[in-house]
Amino acid sequence: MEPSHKRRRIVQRSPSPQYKLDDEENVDYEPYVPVAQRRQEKLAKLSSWAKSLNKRGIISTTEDRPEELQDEDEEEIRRETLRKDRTLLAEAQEVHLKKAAEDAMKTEAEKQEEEDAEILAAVATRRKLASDLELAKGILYTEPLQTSWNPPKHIRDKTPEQLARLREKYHIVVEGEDVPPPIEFFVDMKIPDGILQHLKKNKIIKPTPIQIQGIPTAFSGRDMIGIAFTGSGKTLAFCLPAIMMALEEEIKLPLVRGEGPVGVILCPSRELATQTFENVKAWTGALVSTGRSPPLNSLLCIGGISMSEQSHAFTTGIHLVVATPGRLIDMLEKKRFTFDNCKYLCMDEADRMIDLGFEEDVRNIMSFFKRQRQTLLFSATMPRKIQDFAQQSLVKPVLVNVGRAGAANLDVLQVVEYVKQEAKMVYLLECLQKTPPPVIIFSDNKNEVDDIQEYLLLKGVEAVAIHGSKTQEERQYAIRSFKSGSKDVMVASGVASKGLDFNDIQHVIIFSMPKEIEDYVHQIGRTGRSGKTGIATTFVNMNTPEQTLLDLKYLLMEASRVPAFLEKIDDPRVVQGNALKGCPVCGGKSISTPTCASGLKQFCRSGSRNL
Ligand SMILES: Nc1ncnc2c1ncn2[C@@H]1O[C@H](COP(=O)(O)OP(=O)(O)OP(=O)(O)O)[C@@H](O)[C@H]1O
Repeated sequence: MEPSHKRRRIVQRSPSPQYKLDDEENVDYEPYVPVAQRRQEKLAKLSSWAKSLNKRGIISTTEDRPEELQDEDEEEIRRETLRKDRTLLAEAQEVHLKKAAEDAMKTEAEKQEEEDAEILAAVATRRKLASDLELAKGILYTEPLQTSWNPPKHIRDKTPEQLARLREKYHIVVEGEDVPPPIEFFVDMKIPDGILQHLKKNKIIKPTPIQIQGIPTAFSGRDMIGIAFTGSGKTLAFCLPAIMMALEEEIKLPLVRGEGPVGVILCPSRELATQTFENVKAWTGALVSTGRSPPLNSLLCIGGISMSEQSHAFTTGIHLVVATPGRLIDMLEKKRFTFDNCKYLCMDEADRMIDLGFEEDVRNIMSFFKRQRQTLLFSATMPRKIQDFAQQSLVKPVLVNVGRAGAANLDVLQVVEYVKQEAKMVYLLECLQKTPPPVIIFSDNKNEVDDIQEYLLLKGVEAVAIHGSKTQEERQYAIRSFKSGSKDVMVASGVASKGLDFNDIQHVIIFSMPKEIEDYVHQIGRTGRSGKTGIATTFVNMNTPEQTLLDLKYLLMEASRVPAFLEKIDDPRVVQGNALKGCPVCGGKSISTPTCASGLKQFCRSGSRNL
């Protein structure tokens, strides 16, 4: 019998335009940094610049601005021109300048209040995440996407009580209508043999909890929000369904040059996209190696690499694209490929993707879809406000939660130490002795990352560094040499290394505590992965904002290891009887019953949902 994938085409797909591979358009890209963060960095620069002008009594004009800021403005103008009117931008810049100067005069509390008010206003005015076409035409999908997958009979025959017991056994909490059953073994998930063998070779034998519930949910075509702690195998849970969908499409009707992709996986950084792409390549390769599956073609779509390097990917149809938002939008705008036949969209680290600043990019990407898609959002942390917003935008979504959203991985021993600013470097050397390599050191400040690397090199420690201002080659070299074990220490900024999966990291040192507790959870999550244990040492001192220390204290309480100096920090929001003052959503009840959905840290102890 003729293999099914060679069957002749009977249906026409709408063709994508011919791909252009001219190098002219393959400009180098700046690393993708979320809009919210760019805005914050810019405001910080503007504010210190405004302060210095104020001190010197100089009146601000655009020409006076530091070169660095002028460059940033040019970049911003370029981006904005693509989207909006120039005049609006000029006005916006004036407002930014004014706001920055005003901000410099405000107290922390005033700033926090304003930030929270902004969040509330933004949440209130949000539109659903849907393409403009869908919004304009009022298109509303009410039923999940249909797939041909269904669970084996012995799983379908399980009673609701049996399924509930299974979920309980693995600490899986689900929400949603007709939630597909959890499946305890890969073979029962009907995963093709080639992939099963490949997983086995890599010691992936039994699914993790997020895979037990997440894979059947995604295989069933359901929209999903998947929350599970760092290092718990989310990548397989969202790549496998994309591969299966692409395989199904290819078998039904082989893709030809100019067609595809069928599925897209969005990642917040180039490095994470590269890592996910490598996994996709390995799994699709394993599929083909059996000789029973057609080849599936995937494309990595990130800034910093020339598309001509991947010209081979354009010679046939493209089944899967793994991308960062900036480059993806660019490729779609240039019509290198289209989403005319795209049915699967997954966002890794989704909370960041649809965070306030990212929303516009995501909406922009959504607007390229021409048909109903299956949408999946995965992350280790998911503030409630983002969850609620995302849920509205999905079709009968299933929420799969393993452990509390935003909780730290308990396989990581968290140690928080008070280290004076000037003593940090010296203490770092001592701290490195705690475990054998490999070790990752985090700082969110690029200059500090460089300083730490320089210091360690001087002291004879084999260290590499990675942050957003390094070239793509430098970043790839750092990751390669650290992954291969030729370098012992990697000094990294949180943004550049989010979600990266390194082998057996023994120790994570957080040199400067990030402001957001979610970033802390992601950073310590580079160790203690796939069931192994690890240590995370965090330096704090009087420069660490009190709110951040409080968030840290509450997080450590879950792991029941709060150092004495953190115990002493009182929560100013707690008044008699464990109540919180003033939260507009929970009215202050969330300390004793941690269920506040506001996501407003000024009032409530965590922006994340507690289940
Ligand atoms: N079922 C499994 N059994 C054993 N190891 C697994 C299993 N699934 C995945 N792994 C391994 O666990 C490691 C972490 O997986 P992965 O990177 O997908 O975690 P993650 O949940 O995406 O983490 P993060 O939130 O930090 O991105 C990888 O090395 C992966 O190969």
